[in-house]
Amino acid sequence: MSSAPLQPILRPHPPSSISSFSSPRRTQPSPRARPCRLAAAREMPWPHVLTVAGSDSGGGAGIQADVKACAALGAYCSSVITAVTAQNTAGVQGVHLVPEGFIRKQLNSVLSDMSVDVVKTGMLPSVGIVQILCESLRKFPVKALVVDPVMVSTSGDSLSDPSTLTNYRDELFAMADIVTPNVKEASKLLGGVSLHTVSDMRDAAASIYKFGPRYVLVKGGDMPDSSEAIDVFYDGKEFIELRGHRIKTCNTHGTGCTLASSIAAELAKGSTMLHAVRVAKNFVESALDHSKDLTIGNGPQGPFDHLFRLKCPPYNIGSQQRFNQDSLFLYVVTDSRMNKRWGHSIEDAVKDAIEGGATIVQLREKDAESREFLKAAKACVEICKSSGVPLLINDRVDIALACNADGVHVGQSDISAREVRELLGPGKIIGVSCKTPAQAEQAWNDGADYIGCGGVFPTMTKANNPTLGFEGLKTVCLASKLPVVAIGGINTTNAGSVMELGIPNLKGVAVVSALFDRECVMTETRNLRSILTSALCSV
Ligand SMILES: Nc1ncnc2c1ncn2[C@@H]1O[C@H](COP(=O)(O)OP(=O)(O)OP(=O)(O)O)[C@@H](O)[C@H]1O
Ligand SMILES: Cc1ncc(CO)c(N)n1
Ligand SMILES: [Mg+2]
Repeated sequence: MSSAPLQPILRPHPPSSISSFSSPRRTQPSPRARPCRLAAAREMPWPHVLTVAGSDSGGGAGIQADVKACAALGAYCSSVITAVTAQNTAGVQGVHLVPEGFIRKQLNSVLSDMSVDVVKTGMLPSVGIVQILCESLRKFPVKALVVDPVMVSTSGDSLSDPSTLTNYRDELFAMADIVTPNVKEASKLLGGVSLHTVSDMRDAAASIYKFGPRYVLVKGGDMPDSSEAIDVFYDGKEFIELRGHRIKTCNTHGTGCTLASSIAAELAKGSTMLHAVRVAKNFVESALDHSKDLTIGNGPQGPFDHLFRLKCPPYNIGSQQRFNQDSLFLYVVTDSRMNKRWGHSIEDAVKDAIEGGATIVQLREKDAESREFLKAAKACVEICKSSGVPLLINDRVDIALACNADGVHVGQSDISAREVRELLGPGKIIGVSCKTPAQAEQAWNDGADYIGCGGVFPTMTKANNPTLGFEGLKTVCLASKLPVVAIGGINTTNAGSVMELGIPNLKGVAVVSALFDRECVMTETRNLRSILTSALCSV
């Protein structure tokens, strides 16, 4: 092992909304500067979470859950292991603490070398470990600290010494950006008060807030049976009840660890706290729903599939990342008639649109022969893959499967999103055109990833398409649990006004003729992209 002196590092952070909750003491640049062979490459803002937690031999909770959750949400995850548990779906059979000196060593190894954005804590089983962590955080400040005060496993086994309670409250909570107790942990932290209702959860959140964290999330996964899983978020002023579907499943082992590390991953990517919590909760809900019928182990509480991979048919493996809503920002839809009019091939049109800044491409070829369409689709898959831009196919699930596209977009008269999901598997992107709140609800229930809503303005591209206007768009967005892309008559003169509506789940605009019924697709796309970016900045 090398014993070279540790070099200090100075790391510029990417601009991010995270500063809205970071404290001055943690935003101070750490007094580190490092020599680096690949300085330019290392400046890339890879989101990085360090988890300080225990290992779960069953693989469902602890460090293992944290690493999988971060991987699923697109953050790098390093790990400092505080304890090794012998654990399975029946409970905890043993706990072996890692010596405190060695925990200090692990913390030093990671924090002195790597650019960690967010530290997430799980099992901190002794007073000494809490103190060592606090010392390390003072020495190596990070952008945010997420504390999941793990004390008891769902099986009822103790995962920390009761004497840590005071340290948690007095030392760690004061440094935390968010603490995420479940109801049992909240009760312990508050001297054993009983929590039975959402109103009790609010009171608990307010009391825990007084220990010093910037935000508190009291998790209601263990609350008595109801159709909803309700968590209470508190920022010191306002309580927000985060309500999700309660998934009927025994596979909930590790939900708490997953939620906290997902929050950490989103913060590392630059989210504000409330947004990070919402994304994390949605992620847990989808993963539980996807893993309802998984059987791993024989005990009462099983793990779930963070990466949505275990049930994938072979043709899906290795093909697709989970859907990133930001890709809806500039959604381009091809049209072969327009391409013909200007003498463009589909491939060239797609290439130019991507060059101009398109963030997702849909091939909508109404009159192409299937064989010709498949050939063009295969070429476009390669073009899109090399630029990291997802490629969707309109209507044609067969073409999407044959060319291994990233997904399919369907209309109200095409086969349903539920059937498309069955055919494509969980890893692909599915979009549905919706004009009403009821259609948006159906798309959500059918397992779609986003909806397209329009026509926002009158359009010649789609005959007999009723115009919804801004009011209709807002109504559908408000009702939709899915992200929305606006479509219909959108061009460089009106796209800004659509984004300036500032509707939170309206993620972008979809355009056809404004780009493809033009001589220079690249220039038009570039113009549109800069208009959208300015509009977004002005909201
Ligand atoms: N059956 C369920 N369906 C949907 N969401 C759930 C379900 N169970 C828990 N959740 C959600 O999972 C998140 C974690 O909460 P939970 O109360 O389960 O944490 P926890 O008890 O610390 O978990 P664990 O200790 O098992 O890791 C919360 O957002 C909660 O609402
Ligand atoms: C190691 C570990 N950390 C956290 C939890 C809580 O789910 C658990 N069961 N095991
Ligand atoms: Mg927990």
